[in-house]
Amino acid sequence: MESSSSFSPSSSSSPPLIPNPNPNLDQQPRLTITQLEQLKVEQKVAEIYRLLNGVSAHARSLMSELWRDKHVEFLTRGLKQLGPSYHVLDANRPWLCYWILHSIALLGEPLDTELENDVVDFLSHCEDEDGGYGGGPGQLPHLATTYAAVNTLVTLGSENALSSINRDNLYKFLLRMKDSSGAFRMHDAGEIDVRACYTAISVASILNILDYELVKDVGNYILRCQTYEGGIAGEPGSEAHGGYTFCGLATMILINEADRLDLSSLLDWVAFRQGIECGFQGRTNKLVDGCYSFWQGGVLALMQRLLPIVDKQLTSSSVSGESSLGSTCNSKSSDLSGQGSGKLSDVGFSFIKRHAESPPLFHTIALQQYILLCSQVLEGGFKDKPGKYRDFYHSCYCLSGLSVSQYSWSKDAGASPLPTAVLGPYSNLLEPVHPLYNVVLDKYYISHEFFSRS
Ligand SMILES: CC(C)=CCC/C(C)=C/CC/C(C)=C/COP(=O)(O)OP(=O)(O)O
Ligand SMILES: [Zn+2]
Repeated sequence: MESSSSFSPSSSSSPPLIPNPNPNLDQQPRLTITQLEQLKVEQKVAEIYRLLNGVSAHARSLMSELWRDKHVEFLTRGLKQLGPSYHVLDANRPWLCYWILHSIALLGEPLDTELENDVVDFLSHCEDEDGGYGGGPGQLPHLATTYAAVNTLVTLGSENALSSINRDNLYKFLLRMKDSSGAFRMHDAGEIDVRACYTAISVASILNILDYELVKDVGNYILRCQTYEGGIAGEPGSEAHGGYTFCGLATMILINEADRLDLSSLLDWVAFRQGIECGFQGRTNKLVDGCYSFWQGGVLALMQRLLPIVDKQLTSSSVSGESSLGSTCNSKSSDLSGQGSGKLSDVGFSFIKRHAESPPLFHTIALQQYILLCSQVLEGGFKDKPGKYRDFYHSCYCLSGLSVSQYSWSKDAGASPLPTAVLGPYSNLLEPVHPLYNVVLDKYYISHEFFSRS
């Protein structure tokens, strides 16, 4: 197992623990403005590396502390400031609610009942009378803000929050967003992409309204988005990207068709996205960014439970010399519904009950190091990388990625990890998430119970 005093993906016993990411900084040829900007960021990261290599293990452990109180303060202030701006024209507010409230839930911080009721009330004003949620009261319903609103209400988890969702209308909205190709549109007459497929299927699954009419042919669309690199693009013919790879893989799992993807090339692609800086990049030849800690780290957490399917794919292609990918039939060992019955609404629940079949598929301590030392802002909040400003989006996805990496050694989802799996003091440990929906696991179980009743 990794040691929490090890700071390099390829660490050995003695210093320097981390190689200089760019030893030739002084000998660069003439650079463009963009390259100069990138260089400045890389120099900052290199500075942190130099700093880390020069300090004791004890000092490193202090530097790796999660500044919980500061984060809670930053997030709660943000949530309260949303209040007066509820009347301002802005299409992002359900997202802000989700990013902030999910972060607070990950930190294990309870929410004041008055604030919670304000959020439920606000989101019910965003709910369209024909189903789905818009970015604000009176705005067109949109799949992205519908996903954000539903995940927010699941995260709140009260009877008031969960019963505020009109599932019949939401189902009609989802059917209206379904295109004849099988994929989904983000909104009426809107763009079709893998995000739309994921947000529609995730919402339907968590609310227990997923059926074959919603699922029909969506897998065919996602298969067309897997690229020659192995990752998944936003639409057919585009470049593989971590955000879309998460959306595409999670969708395929939720519809019980993950075995149709080329999982070993997907695994190869995502494993190589963890850079020498210890964080993940979103796509080949781009800079690392804290938010990919979840998009790419989440993919690898999902893959830990899919390894038997990878083995099966590799065995069948080496035995027959032909690939069995792309078929629609799910044999028993690839069935994720847990019953061999292919019952769609069970997949999210039974998937998380599966054992992780291997140790983590990425360097979890290195990722925690990037998040805590390069993305964490000591005054509260998280950012993409040194040199950038904090924001709620990066706070949400850095904390989600931190949680995923802390629990990646746990065979059973949510089981307390050993101290060696957690970088810094054990009090850094966050709440575990359900990686298919990115909601806190306990909140998921409450909503699963609630929506299974009806
Ligand atoms: C559920 C949901 C709505 C998911 C969204 C998933 C997601 C993050 C998609 C990524 C979109 C994208 C191509 C960003 C590239 O930005 P960039 O070029 O600024 O960044 P890069 O250089 O890191 O690629
Ligand atoms: Zn980012």
